[in-house]
Amino acid sequence: MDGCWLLLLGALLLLLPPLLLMEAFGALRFRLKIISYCALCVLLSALAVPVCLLKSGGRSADNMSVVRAFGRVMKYVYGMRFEVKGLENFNIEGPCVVISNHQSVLDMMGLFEILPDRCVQIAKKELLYAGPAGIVAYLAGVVYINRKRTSDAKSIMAEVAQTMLKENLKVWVYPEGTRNNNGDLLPFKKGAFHLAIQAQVPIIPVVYASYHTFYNQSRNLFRTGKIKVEVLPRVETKDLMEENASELTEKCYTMMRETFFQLSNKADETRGSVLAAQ
Ligand SMILES: CCCCC/C=C\C/C=C\CCCCCCCC(=O)SCCNC(=O)CCNC(=O)[C@H](O)C(C)(C)COP(=O)(O)OP(=O)(O)OC[C@H]1O[C@@H](n2cnc3c(N)ncnc32)[C@H](O)[C@@H]1OP(=O)(O)O
Ligand SMILES: CCCCCCCC/C=C\CCCCCCCC(=O)OC[C@@H](O)COP(=O)(O)O
Repeated sequence: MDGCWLLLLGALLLLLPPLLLMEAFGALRFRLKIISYCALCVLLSALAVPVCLLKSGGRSADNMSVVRAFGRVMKYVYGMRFEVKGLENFNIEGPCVVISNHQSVLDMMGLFEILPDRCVQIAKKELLYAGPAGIVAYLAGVVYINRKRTSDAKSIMAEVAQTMLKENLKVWVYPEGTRNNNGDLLPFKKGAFHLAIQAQVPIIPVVYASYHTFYNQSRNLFRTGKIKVEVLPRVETKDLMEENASELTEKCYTMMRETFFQLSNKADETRGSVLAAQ
């Protein structure tokens, strides 16, 4: 019997190094893929910078169509396919605030897949220093905010409310305020909703299904995959006032969260349901 245990222990000890190697290899492969993705973003940005400068001579929301064209290359390299519903909801005259969930750096592919014309994003100021990617985003009209200084962010957003009306812009905000790949939406920050109320423009919610079947940082998973996207009907803000911002935030959050669970084939866990089979 002792011999059997010794054999088993020996086998386990023999198996352990290859298993650890496979795990380490998986982590390494995942990291290399993310690094290559960021490097491709930087390379495409470097190529797009001179095109933007030739097109508009400087910073202009018209350059976003150049960034979108270059950015669409990425989905072919990483084998991402999109199934989009409700694209007609973008067909509105004049400015609006687009809000969407934010899962990872891969969102750039989903953004460029459906980005309407003259639509600029609100981004954290740190991205300005991401080399050519920061420069090209600046040239395309991306608005940088300091998330750590609420009062500065608020005054920049107030300026954006004026500019979007003057220059007929759509503004894309990630109301979760950070990347989140936990299979749910984070509570929404209120900036996007104040912005829409201040400018008295509609909100267009966009929901991307969970990436969990093909992308998961904690499992070192980054494969090809299909992403379901839904552009929801506009939410009007006409006649709403600053004191309605929380209510509006809640309304959009509930609507987007329900759509997120539907698109991801998941049940709402807060209602005590279980994950539906994929
Ligand atoms: C060529 C190939 C290219 C390849 C790729 C290369 C380049 C890419 C090029 C282009 C694409 C760029 C894409 C960039 C994506 C970037 C994604 C991000 O960076 S996400 C992170 C940054 N974005 C955000 O944070 C937006 C969401 N956050 C908010 O809206 C926040 O509200 C805030 C304005 C930042 C403030 O933050 P805070 O934590 O303080 O938020 P609260 O919501 O809790 O608000 C506190 C308090 O203030 C009131 N409030 C908020 N905003 C306003 C306002 N505008 N006016 C008045 N009052 C406001 C709010 O109501 C709260 O008060 P109360 O609790 O009393 O209600
Ligand atoms: C010449 C110097 C070159 C420096 C190169 C730096 C490396 C650049 C790395 C990546 C460039 C690609 C940037 C693509 C834009 C990604 C948008 C994004 O997903 O940002 C995350 C942000 O929303 C939220 O950040 P947090 O989740 O709060 O954290």
